[in-house]
Amino acid sequence: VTASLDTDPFAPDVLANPLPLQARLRDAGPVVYLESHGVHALARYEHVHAVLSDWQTFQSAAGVGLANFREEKPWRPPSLLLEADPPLHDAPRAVLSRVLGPRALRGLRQAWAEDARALVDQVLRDTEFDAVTALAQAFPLRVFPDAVGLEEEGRHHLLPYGDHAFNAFGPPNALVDKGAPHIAGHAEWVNGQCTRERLAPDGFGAAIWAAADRGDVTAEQAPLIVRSLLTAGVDTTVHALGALLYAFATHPEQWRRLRADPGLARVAFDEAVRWESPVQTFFRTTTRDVEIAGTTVPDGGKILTFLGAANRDPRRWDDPDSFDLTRDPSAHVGFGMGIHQCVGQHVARLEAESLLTALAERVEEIELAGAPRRHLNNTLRAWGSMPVRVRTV
Ligand code: HEM
Ligand SMILES: CC(C)Cc1ccc(C(=O)O)cc1
Repeated sequence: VTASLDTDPFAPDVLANPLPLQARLRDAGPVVYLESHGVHALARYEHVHAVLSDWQTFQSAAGVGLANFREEKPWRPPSLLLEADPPLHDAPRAVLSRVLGPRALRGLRQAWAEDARALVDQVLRDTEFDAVTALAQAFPLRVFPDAVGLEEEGRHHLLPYGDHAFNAFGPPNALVDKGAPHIAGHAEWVNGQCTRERLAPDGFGAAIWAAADRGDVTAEQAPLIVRSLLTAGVDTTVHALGALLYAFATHPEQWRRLRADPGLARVAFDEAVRWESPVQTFFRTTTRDVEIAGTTVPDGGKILTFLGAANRDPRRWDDPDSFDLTRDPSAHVGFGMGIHQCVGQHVARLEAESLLTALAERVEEIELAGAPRRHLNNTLRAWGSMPVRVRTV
């Protein structure tokens, strides 16, 4: 018999601290029926990994949120990557893999390192500041819109647009209601920025349009592929950087380790993504009646994968709740797994490495200077503010 729980994983108190529910889900069984939304939850690493690796049985084209696109209209035209299965998914994915790949980013490394140093020098004029606004938000918003080729005017639409998109993967609750009145204005700017004429000639956006000129994708697909960058590329890195700074502000011994070996910056980012999992959950939809570990999920059933729970599963990780730079976090599912695994992860890693290296050069110690405040979102684990105090060299 399948375990079941009546807890709503998208309730505010659970979003504020999901760890107890994650432990209950992992221990209740490999598959847990959630009565609150009529979906099946997977919280153990083994099964989350297996489901995300099997795109034929667990599809994305019916949406990766609670809404089932077979039954209801999406709030916006579906993504050609996130909400598409092969073969439709293949060409857009191949284009973004190249545009956002490690080779393409080599040209940005120097500029982002210098920009991170300039930001850190400016912020460190104070010994106390809000690490969320001054660093976690400020750095991505300084480098990413320029890398995409966006206009200066209107960039304030990016964070609220993404915040609503991530809320919209959850149930139609108060968080979705909060963003609904403003989303049309944000979407108008975002959609306008995806057209060829409003993109700078030398960014990720222009490279996507160049792929359309070559016939790798169609001209109709190009703006939607640019939209993917604007939806997925800002809030995720902002909150991942928030998680990284929170991890170090609460683990002074790990900060000392990083100072002693700045080469640990990249593994520190993946360990923070594992430990906090800025993207906590998303769904798949079954394409047939399928048995998972003894439970049969009917065709068209929604499967809720708990990435955050899988990334702290004691069946997979030693001492999972500890933030530890000596472990190898590379198998974490914080960027997903399989054919949809994050195509922007190299961009995210370069942003994190740039900022963290600049901080490690100048900050001797970092600690919380007051209680951090959570920013609640149906999908994202995020800090709204994080007062810190630093001692600099
Ligand atoms: C730390 C920051 C980030 C995290 C935690 C993150 C997380 C994820 C996850 C979990 C997925 C898989 C979704 C699924 O399987 O349904 C994904 C996919 C994706 N991400 Fe990221 N992401 C991050 C940064 C970025 C950035 C910076 C970009 C763009 C520059 C980006 C673009 C995308 C796109 C386009 C997809 C869809 C890929 C596909 O379906 O083939 N992400 N991301
Ligand atoms: C964790 C994922 C749900 C993040 C994400 C959001 C949106 C898109 C898109 O293609 O619009 C892609 C990836």
